[in-house]
Amino acid sequence: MPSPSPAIDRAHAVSLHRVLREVVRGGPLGLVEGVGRQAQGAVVRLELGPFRPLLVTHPDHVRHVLRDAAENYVRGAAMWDALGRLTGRGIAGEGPEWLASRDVLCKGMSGGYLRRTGEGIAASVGRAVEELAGRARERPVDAVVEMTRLVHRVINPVFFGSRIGPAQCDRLGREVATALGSLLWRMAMPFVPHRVPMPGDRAFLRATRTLNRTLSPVIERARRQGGGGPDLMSGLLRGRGPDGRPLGDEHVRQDIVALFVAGSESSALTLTWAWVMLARHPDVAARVRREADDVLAGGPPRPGHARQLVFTRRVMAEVMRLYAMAWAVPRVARRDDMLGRVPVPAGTTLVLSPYLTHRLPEFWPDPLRFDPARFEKRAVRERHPLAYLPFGDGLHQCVGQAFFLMESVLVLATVLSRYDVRVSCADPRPRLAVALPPRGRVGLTLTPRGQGRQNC
Ligand code: HEM
Repeated sequence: MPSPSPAIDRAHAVSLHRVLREVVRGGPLGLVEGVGRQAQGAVVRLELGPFRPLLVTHPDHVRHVLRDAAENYVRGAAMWDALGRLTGRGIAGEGPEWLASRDVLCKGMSGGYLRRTGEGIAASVGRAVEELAGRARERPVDAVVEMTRLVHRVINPVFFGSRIGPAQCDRLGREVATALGSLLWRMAMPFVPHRVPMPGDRAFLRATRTLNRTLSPVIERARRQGGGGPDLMSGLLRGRGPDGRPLGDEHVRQDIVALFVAGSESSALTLTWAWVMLARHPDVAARVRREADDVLAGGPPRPGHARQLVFTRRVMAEVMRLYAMAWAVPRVARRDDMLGRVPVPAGTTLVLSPYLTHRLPEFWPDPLRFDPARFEKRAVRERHPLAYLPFGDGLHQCVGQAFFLMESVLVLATVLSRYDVRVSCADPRPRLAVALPPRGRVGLTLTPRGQGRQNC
């Protein structure tokens, strides 16, 4: 492994005073961006009272944490502890229980699976786009709401084998979002014991109760019916735990919730940002549309199209560079270690930030410029492999990556091949939450080609 350059070989400390000043000035995202800009890849120690996490952004350090010494850096940081109350200790955890889930889900989302079920996924995209167009024709609809609905239509057969209806899937998504949102305080103040009440606790309990009440009968029914089928719930019902026995209903339920947490909001928000970016770069949008016309040739989306939509894939890659939804990926060090020459004592929380890594000028010249050419083959080959990690890397790398890429390029191509799209955006900056939603409402209007006023 090449050793990190000397400039990043020492830790910068950021005081609580500065943290508060930057939050007041630019909000939480302003703080993250300001700290990242100043550190330029060096490790940063955030002095947050009793909590002193290290912010890790340089690709060499990222490689050390996620690949070379991955067994030393585990989930268990505050965010995971809080999240664990919602998503359990299966796929969102560590150790043998995690591995049992990961085996099932990796098989369930493998290239082979996508080839076998691709026709169904592409058909879901086609139907979801028509449903969207029906609603977005007369007046602008809220892009985040509509992209969430669209994502639910596509994941429902993949997660549940359509055992639940579209409305129920939307309801589940809403409850997951409520539960997740109400954990924010606990995530931000990990040192507060669970017995001390905090804002969000009640909403969290209500949402998890509803989730359990909705999912449990679906799982029980699926188990009684034999759990056949290529969907992820069936896969989990066929899965075996570390003791060789079938995964229990609670494990399956929490994994399904974890899939929603991991795959729903991130996908919907990334698609929303794609529309914002296309509207701001009409030349790029025109090229995506030309490619869609060539590849889809006026017909419905097919799974093979995803591979042929080469430029559209680059556009999505660039959207995910600038808007890396997993903006913070925390880990805890099990044993003492070194990051370059920075000591990492056992028990230290490390926060990796794909959002900041993707903005380091050393690897991304003029980092704020939107430029899909950054993902041409040669540019990718010449770049540090860990300079780009929207889906993480190493043992916990996203299992839904190939699925999302297929889904998202088919969505862009299907919409642009059929409709003129108009995007309005009150405030196009992201806001720091569990993911990165837009601050202002993003409006979306779709009219059949040639009949509307488009800006992408
Ligand atoms: C834009 C879309 C997505 C983004 C940006 C994203 C990002 C990520 C990242 C960064 C991780 C690594 C977390 C870590 O290292 O701790 C991850 C893990 C995961 N993702 Fe995704 N993801 C996306 C979509 C999806 C979808 C659609 C699914 C499901 C079909 C999914 C399922 C998962 C699962 C189950 C894990 C945990 C893997 C493990 O711990 O072994 N993701 N994702």
